[in-house]
Amino acid sequence: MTEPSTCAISAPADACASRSTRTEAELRAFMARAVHEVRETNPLAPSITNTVTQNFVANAQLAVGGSAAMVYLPDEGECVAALGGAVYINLGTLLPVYEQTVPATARACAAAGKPWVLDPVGIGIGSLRTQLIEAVHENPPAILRGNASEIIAVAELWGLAGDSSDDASGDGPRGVDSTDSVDAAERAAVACARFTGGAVAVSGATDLVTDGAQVARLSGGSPLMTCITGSGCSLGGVAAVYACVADPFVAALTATAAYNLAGLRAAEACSGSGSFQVAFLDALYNLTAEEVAEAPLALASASGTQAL
Ligand SMILES: Nc1ncnc2c1ncn2[C@@H]1O[C@H](COP(=O)(O)OP(=O)(O)OP(=O)(O)O)[C@@H](O)[C@H]1O
Ligand SMILES: Cc1ncsc1CCO
Ligand SMILES: [Mg+2]
Repeated sequence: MTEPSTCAISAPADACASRSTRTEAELRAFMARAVHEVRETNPLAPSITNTVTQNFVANAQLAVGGSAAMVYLPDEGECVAALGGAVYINLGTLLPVYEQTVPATARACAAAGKPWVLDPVGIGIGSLRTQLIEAVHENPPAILRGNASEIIAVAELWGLAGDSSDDASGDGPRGVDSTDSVDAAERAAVACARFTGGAVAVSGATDLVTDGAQVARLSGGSPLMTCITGSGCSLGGVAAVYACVADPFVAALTATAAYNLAGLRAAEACSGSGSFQVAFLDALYNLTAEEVAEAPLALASASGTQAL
């Protein structure tokens, strides 16, 4: 990674030392660096994503300085795994061809050493989503991003839940929405992160991001984010953009912090959910690296979290 020339906060030399525990100040410095580096290098983070929010995902990726390309077919997924810095896979609306596309793309990412981000939207609806999440167990995502019920359901499918499902409502997601609190998903999130070796981001009123060793809680955002579709989907796409330049934990933290700030600002500037969506893209576009690095974030050790 190149040192961003205009960054006021200096980051430690080894930006990829993701497994070691880092201080809050170090993580914040890496977050600032990620925001700068994306704006300077315009990295490509291609997506296989749902037809409901595809346009919003691409616009959010562009707003933070990334580049977008949406594909559907197996050989396209393999091709963009080689071309892009990271790939985003969102299971929101499936087509039969995804039975081949999703495992082929995850395999290609693993072979190329590229990170990929999974949003298991709508897990539990039909059988193909379940089949695909089980299939990618062998080439897992660097970042797993979803709402609380989706993360709990993935931990269960991957056989990682232990007694973590004791905290869950037991209802699973309601369509694409959560029926569980973010806190109820903490043990599932830590277990998934320890299994993947990457990061897990759980969204909600207060977000939780973990790499299995540390757990960060990030506040901000707005309830209006639940009144538009795709705030979660686009958060995954933006996490993939940051994963092009930063390790999974830093990338997930950066995207989550940016969303919380942009959500707060957009809520102040809008007159309802329609103008909120436009104001949100404006706010994402105008965020500075220093603002993202100073976003509300509380860091704790995951050692007390009995994940397995
Ligand atoms: N009550 C809330 N207050 C503030 N921010 C919120 C609230 N609920 C969600 N958010 C924010 O909205 C974004 C999306 O989170 P959410 O949990 O709604 O995702 P999701 O259910 O996957 O969304 P979707 O599937 O519709 O894209 C995150 O940035 C999160 O911080
Ligand atoms: C509403 C909806 N349905 C399938 S995907 C999606 C976008 C939000 O997850
Ligand atoms: Mg979602």
